[in-house]
Amino acid sequence: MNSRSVIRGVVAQEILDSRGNPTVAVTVTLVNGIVATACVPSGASRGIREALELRDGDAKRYGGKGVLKAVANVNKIIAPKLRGKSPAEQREIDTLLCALDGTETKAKLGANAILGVSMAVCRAAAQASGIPLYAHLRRLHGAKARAPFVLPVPMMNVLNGGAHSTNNVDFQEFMLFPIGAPTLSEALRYGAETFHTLKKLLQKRGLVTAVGDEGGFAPNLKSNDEAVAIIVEAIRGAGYTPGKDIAIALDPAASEFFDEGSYVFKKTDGSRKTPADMIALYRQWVRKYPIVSLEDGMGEEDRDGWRAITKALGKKLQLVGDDNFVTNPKIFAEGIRDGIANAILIKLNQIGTVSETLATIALAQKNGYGAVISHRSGETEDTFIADLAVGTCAGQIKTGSLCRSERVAKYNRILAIERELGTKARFGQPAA
Ligand SMILES: O=C(O)[C@@H](CO)OP(=O)(O)O
Ligand SMILES: [Mg+2]
Repeated sequence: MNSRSVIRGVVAQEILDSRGNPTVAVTVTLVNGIVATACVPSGASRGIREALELRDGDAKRYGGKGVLKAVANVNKIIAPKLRGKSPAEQREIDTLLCALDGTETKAKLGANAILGVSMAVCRAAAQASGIPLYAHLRRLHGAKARAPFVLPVPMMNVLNGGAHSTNNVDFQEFMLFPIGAPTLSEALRYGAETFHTLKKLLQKRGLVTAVGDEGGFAPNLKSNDEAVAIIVEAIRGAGYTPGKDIAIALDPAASEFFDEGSYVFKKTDGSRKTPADMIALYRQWVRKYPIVSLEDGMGEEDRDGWRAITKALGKKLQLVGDDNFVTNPKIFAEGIRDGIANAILIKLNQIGTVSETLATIALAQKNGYGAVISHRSGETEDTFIADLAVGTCAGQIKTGSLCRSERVAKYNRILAIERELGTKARFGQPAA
C-alpha cells in the first residue's frame, strides 16, 4: 500500500435500518479516490453487557437523538484523528478508536459510531489492496493464506417469536440448518423450498403468514412446541429428511423471559419453569425433533443454569452463547474458563470494532468452541458479515429468513463468493 492509500476523510450520516429506525452509515475516502461505506445494525433482544450504541431512545442524554449524536462524534471527533492514517493498520486504528472513547462499553462516542468507522476502514483497506473483503479479513485474522476458505452453513430463521414479533410464541428463532447439503447454493435451495412449503402449510391451517423482524413467519400457535413440529412437517413436505438433510437450530433468547430465577412463558400460557424444567424441556425436544444447535437456551443472568445445561446437553448439542458472551473477548474468556457453552454467537456491534471481533473468533477457534457469525434483528443492506464468515472460516452464519432483502443480501453475497472461489473454498460443517 502506498502513501496515496491513506485516509483522506471519514463521514457519517444517519440512515434507516430494516425496522425503520435510524442508524449510522460511515464512508471512508482514501487519498487515491477509493470510497468505502459501512452500515451499522441494531438488536432488539440485547445482552446487558453489550457495548453501548447511542440510540434515539437515549432521550435523557441526547434529547432522543442518539444516532445524530453518534454521527456527530464520527464527523467531529473521530474523523480528524484518522486523516493521513493507513486503513491497512486495522488494529492500530481500532485501538485508537477505543482510546478516543475511553470507556469500557464505548458509551461516550457510541459503539455504533466506532463500529461504522472500523468496518468502513476495513473495507477501504481491502479495496486499496485490490483483494475481496473476505480475503482481507483472512489476512487480518492471521489465517494461513493457502488453507481453503470455508463457506458457512446458513441458519435460516423461518419462524419468529419473542421480541421479534407480536405473535404469541415465546421462543425467538426457529431456524433451518441444512447440515446435509453438499454446497452452499444447495443449502440455500433446501432452505428456500422448505420456507415456501412452510408458508403453504400455515395457509392450509388458516394461520397468518405475515413475517417478523427477521423475515420468518410469525403465526399465533398453541405452543412453542407446535412451532418446531410444523417446521419438521415443512422439511418433509419439501422432500427433505429432517435431521439428515436439514436439522433445526433454535434461539429461544431465554434472557428475554427469565424473571427472578424462573423462565416465564408470557406469550403462550404464562407458565413458570425452573432452570431444571427448561433443561428437561430441551432434552425432551432433542429426543423428539432434529435439533442440533441451541442458542441462549438459558438466560444471561442464570450462570448456574448455563453450567447445568452445558453439563447435561453439551455433548449432544451445539450450545451457543449470545447474550452471555456478547462477542467480548474478556467476558468470553471467563465463560470458557467456567466451561459454559461450546459455541459463541458473533455480532460485530456487541463489541464495536473489527479487531476485537476477530480476537473473539480466534479465542473460540483456539478453544474448540464453534463460532456462528450473526446479523442483528435490525439490519441494513450491508453484507460485511458474509465476508467475515468466509474470511475467518467460522463455518456457520445466521442471517435470517429468505424473504427480506436485508437478510437475503447476505446470502446472495455468499453465493457470489462461492462462485468466485470455486474449488478454493469448501462448504463448512458445524462443530457439534
Ligand atoms: O438474539 C439474536 O441472536 C439476535 C439476532 O437474531 O437478535 P437481536 O439482534 O434482536 O439481539
Ligand atoms: Mg440470540
